[in-house]
Amino acid sequence: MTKPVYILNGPNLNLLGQRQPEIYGATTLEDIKSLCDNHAATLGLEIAFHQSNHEGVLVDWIQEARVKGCGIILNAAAYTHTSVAILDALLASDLPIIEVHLSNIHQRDTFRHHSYVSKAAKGMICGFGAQGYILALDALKPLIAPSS
Ligand SMILES: O=C(O)[C@@H]1C=C(O)[C@@H](O)[C@H](O)C1
Repeated sequence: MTKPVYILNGPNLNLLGQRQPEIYGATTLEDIKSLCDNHAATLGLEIAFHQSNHEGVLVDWIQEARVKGCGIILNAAAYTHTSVAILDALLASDLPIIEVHLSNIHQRDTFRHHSYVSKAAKGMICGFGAQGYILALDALKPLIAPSS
């Protein structure tokens, strides 16, 4: 039984498709999950896909991934720019971590240019919308320990 890739999504991403589609796209989170499921299967990977509006719930999933997962793909959404708690949970893990953002955060408000998550991530993919999650799976695959 291979351990899954934890794909974790932060606050307001449950509103994708309705929320500022000019910035975040028209693809719903449910559709993104389906895209990830299908692409992960082509890579021989399974996923555990979650979303929460609550910082501590995201911390709990990161801690769960540390034991039960083989890697983390994280779009922490607004918590990207504020959460030391999420950063500390990521730093407590030895798993490979890929940071994802639907939008290009470096083209946006200045407060969105800083990411705490980046201090723990192998790399970041931003600005490619839903495709960013597919790119993150491709980037993560070679980083996953063979024993996972
Ligand atoms: O582009 C994204 O996926 C990120 C999503 C959010 O909800 C914002 O708070 C971030 O600043 C950007």
